[in-house]
Amino acid sequence: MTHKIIVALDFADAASALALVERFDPALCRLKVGKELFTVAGPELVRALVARGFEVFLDLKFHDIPNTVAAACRAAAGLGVWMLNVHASGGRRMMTAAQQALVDMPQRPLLIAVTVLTSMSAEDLIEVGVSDAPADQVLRLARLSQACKLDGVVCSAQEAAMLRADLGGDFRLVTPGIRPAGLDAGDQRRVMAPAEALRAGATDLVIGRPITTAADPLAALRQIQSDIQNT
Ligand SMILES: O=C(O)c1cc(=O)[nH]c(=O)n1[C@@H]1O[C@H](COP(=O)(O)O)[C@@H](O)[C@H]1O
Repeated sequence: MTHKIIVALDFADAASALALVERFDPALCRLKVGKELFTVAGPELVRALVARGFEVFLDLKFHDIPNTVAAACRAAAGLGVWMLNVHASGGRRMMTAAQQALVDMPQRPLLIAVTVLTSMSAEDLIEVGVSDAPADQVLRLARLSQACKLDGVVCSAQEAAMLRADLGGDFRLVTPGIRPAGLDAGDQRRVMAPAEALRAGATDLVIGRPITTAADPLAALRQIQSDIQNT
């Protein structure tokens, strides 16, 4: 079965995002709208993508006091998105408030929590006061997210096998920082190749620049999917 990659639409305006989406099919991939595109194009674009039949991951990484995050999650769910996220470092009360805000919704989106950003290295963590290794901090925050009844976490694929073993089978492991062999990691620090990430236990791959900046984004998406199937 073709793996439905989540394509990160990190574009500066709606027109550029839609020009790419025109060529994609909801049967082929899911779409992620993040901070840049949402800031410029807002809920209208999200609704337009949902109306075209795409499952949309609204990646706004909410991180605020529990009441504010709960209300933001309800607002996001009202757009008809498939999945949304918060920062696990917002803590137990914040994540529980978010989960509770969504629990009774008729078409409840999946709620996941970002553990440690894939752009962060051990050195970056030390600078913000976390002396544990990235994997240990990811495990701590993933356990807390599961205890708060979230559907899964965002982590790097480098932590996927550890989390799968610790947290069991039906917890979603959403992994950005995916780089096909030979491609530039850019600002990412904890990276892995697509097929390897799925073998390690990732359930969803988030891929941006390797697809969106390719000369032919659809061909790049199909190539990654065929590499996954043939590896
Ligand atoms: O929550 C995310 O999606 C996310 C979490 C994380 O830890 N790292 C991370 O890269 N992301 C997002 O995943 C996408 C990765 O894009 P590329 O590095 O271009 O493949 C970007 O849109 C990031 O905002």
